[in-house]
Amino acid sequence: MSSLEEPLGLDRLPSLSNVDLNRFSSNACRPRGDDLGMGLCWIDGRSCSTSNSCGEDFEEYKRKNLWWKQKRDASQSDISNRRTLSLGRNQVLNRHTCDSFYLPDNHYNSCNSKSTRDIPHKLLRDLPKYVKIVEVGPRDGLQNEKNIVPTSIKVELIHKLVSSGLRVVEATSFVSPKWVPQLADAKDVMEAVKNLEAASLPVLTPNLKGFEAAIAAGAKEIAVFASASESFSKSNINCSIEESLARYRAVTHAAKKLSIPVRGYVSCVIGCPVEGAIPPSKVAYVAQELYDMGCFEISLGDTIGVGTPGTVLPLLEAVMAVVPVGMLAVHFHDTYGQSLPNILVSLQMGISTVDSSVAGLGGCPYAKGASGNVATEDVVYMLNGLGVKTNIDLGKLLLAGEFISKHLGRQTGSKTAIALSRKTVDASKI
Ligand SMILES: CC(C)(COP(=O)([O-])OP(=O)([O-])OC[C@H]1O[C@@H](n2cnc3c(N)ncnc32)[C@H](O)[C@@H]1OP(=O)([O-])[O-])[C@@H](O)C(=O)NCCC(=O)NCCSC(=O)C[C@@](C)(O)CC(=O)[O-]
Repeated sequence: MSSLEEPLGLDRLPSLSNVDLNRFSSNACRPRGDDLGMGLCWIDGRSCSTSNSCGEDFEEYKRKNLWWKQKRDASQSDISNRRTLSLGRNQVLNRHTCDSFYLPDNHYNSCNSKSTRDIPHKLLRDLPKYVKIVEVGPRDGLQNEKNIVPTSIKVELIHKLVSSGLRVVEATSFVSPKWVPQLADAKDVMEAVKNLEAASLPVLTPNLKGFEAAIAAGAKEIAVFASASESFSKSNINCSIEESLARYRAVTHAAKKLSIPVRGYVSCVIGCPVEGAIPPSKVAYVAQELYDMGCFEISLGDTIGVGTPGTVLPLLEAVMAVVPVGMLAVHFHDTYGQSLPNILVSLQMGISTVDSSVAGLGGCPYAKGASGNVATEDVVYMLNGLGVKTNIDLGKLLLAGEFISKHLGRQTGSKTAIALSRKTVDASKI
């Protein structure tokens, strides 16, 4: 059994006790000459303000989040404030999480727990009122499909997703067609959707060549994708982490000149198919580099879907120590069926942007065995149940999922879609 066939448990996490707070300075996890800074230190610990906990809808959310520069100063001082909080495995981790969830030893934390009557209140009180869903189906969902999906089907899928209310739909990638043949029609897809005003349609660009092609095709938002695993970086984009960051600095620099917002991905944030468990400090390092180069949002990708709430929690603590929580997104693949609990714990930590893929499509061509992203339908169903707004019409979303699943000739990967299609349960009565 490989190390990734069992969940990465708390016993394999770094101890949160006896944490040296001096290591929390912004340079604390900067690379050291001898190992690129990857692995010599753990960052455990602090969070910053949540931007999305006050009920704003997407427009308000966008206004507050997109032009990240304005937020940066305030967020930085919030980060600094939180540095002073004390930490320990059985202690409260920070103010935000203080009364929101159980700590690893299954005891209530001591902030304000009176009795078990308070549990739902405690667990759900700090959830954001609105969650932005970044639909990655047309890109992450389709990139791994062996049979080439016609451009017209991709375009229709994007239209259906946008008409369901999704305001961010990742449309395609401007990568080498030799590496990802499925997305060789990126230019044609963008030509066909570039006038869709209702949503942002970001595209992946691995280098300046991809960036220039994306802009020429009409892209108005892009994403760069680095990895926290050296091996995955090599197999995915054929360069080291540091080389990829240098490329992305060039891309973000060019994007800034054109006022093109850049999203940053970090892959393998929990585990890598080759290297096994990835320390949160490595992820925090790459996330901070992307943040420093100007990415407006950093999406943390559990590329092979091995995370559990037990590993997601320390990961978020580490990254939130260096990047404001309002600029973070989570991106879970559902290999072990852990995505929804992982998303829930992320929301409880203050995250309010979630990536997902309609019908649970997906998988990375360079991460064998990894299954698709969490299904957007399942995320929306859960968020509806929690009373968290998404402004997405679940019925229309289900139709989009049905459309692409029919085209691919396979059953949807969404449990919600399966349950509602069988009509065994009338969800509206729950
Ligand atoms: C990065 C490269 C291009 C390096 O690929 P390379 O082979 O090292 O590049 P190169 O610079 O040596 O060039 C080789 C050929 O590629 C061409 N080329 C070079 N760049 C481009 C470009 N942008 N678009 C089109 N063509 C390009 C270039 O022009 C040349 O063409 P040739 O002269 O041989 O005809 C390649 O490795 C690549 O395209 N990789 C992309 C792989 C990919 O898309 N993987 C899936 C992404 S999913 C992911 O990363 C995880 C994520 C984001 O979903 C989050 C998660 O799930 O965790």
